[in-house]
Amino acid sequence: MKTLNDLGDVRGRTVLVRSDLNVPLDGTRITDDGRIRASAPTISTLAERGARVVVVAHLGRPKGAPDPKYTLAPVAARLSEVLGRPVAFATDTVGQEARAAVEGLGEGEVALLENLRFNAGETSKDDAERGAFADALVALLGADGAYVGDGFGAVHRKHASVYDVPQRVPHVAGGLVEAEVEVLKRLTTQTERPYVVVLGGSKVSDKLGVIDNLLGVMQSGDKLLVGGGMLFTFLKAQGHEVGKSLLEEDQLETVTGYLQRAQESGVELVLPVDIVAATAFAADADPQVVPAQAIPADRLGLDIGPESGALFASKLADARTVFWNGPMGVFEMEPYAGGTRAVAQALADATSRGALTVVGGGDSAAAVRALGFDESSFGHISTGGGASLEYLEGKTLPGLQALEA
Ligand SMILES: Nc1ncnc2c1ncn2[C@@H]1O[C@H](COP(=O)(O)OP(=O)(O)O)[C@@H](O)[C@H]1O
Ligand SMILES: O=C(OP(=O)(O)O)[C@H](O)COP(=O)(O)O
Repeated sequence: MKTLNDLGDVRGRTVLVRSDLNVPLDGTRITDDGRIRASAPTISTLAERGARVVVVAHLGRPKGAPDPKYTLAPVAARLSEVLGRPVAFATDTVGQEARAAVEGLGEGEVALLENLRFNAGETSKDDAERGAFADALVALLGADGAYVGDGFGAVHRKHASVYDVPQRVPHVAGGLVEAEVEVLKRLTTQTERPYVVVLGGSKVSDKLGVIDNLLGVMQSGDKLLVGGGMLFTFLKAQGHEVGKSLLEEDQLETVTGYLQRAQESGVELVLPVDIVAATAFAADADPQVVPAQAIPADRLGLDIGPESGALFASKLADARTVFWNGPMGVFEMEPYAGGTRAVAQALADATSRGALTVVGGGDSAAAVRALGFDESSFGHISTGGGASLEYLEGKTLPGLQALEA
């Protein structure tokens, strides 16, 4: 993979930087700016070298049309503070506003364009539709334009800005992608055992799919701890009542297969034994600890319980390599933060024993910081959850493939 220095002299050239600025928001307030801080060095380097820097990124999952809830405007303001230089914000992505913002850039100046996913072409499964949107992005750059792929958290997406644009212009990997890949390479090629993977979060359908391949690359004696939103599909597959918890009804058979495959391959698949269940998705909805096998029909599980936290910690006690993606519960609300805190503490303990620990994912990284853990408590905090997982699965990641070509 070529990197920033391979771009040569960028002074006066328009460089499109694909960053992952998908930060958690409370209304318009950014609750964790980790991805902005992680993206800043590449943008600064290019600006210092005199490039005209055009940053593109997504926020949330809007449906291919503008949605004020997902505007990148607050991100532009924070990016400017982090960079310590002005950031011109364009209120569209490839329209008149974007063209004007790019034309207005002098050497060493930075613009951020509006959310890529306000355009249906960005995420389209149709090659031609995605290609047309990629062409529109490339048209912003002029003849000597270049592309820097630095949005590690999105490299697993076959999206126009990730996969199609680099096929059309000179392209290199940014410093963040370079650094992330280096750590994950170490995790996969020099895996000291015991090796434990902890999965949680809310992107349940994405992550259930991951388990399939993960079981293929994990070895006998490795452990897979399952918390977060996906655990209920496992409990249900085992025949337990899960009340109103998150459930992928159509994945029950698949998950039954995972349980069986884990058993056959000797990978220990560990599920929670107790759950913090509430009457509604709210902090004050009477949270109670209930057995994992008996979640009341009128309640939903919002965290793993204290016994499960201790169980997971015990499974991590002798780990030499740990990868964790996805909070154990709805950590944003204190009554449901205990499971995530317990796992974070177990990883921190493993780090101090000399294990290689990696936390991946926008929300997982935000969670450990929100719960007061120092970044040095972990070997590496990755900006990508799904991206890291797919890398660990041994999959070809479209965004890396395009950068390597
Ligand atoms: N039991 C649960 N029910 C609903 N949401 C959950 C549950 N457990 C965790 N979550 C939510 O998962 C979200 C993070 O999931 P995800 O985006 O998959 O993680 P990451 O960004 O680290 O990859 C958090 O906002 C958290 O509130
Ligand atoms: O937040 C992200 O991924 P993650 O939650 O797996 O870390 C990335 O920005 C990708 O977003 P997406 O999962 O909506 O494509």
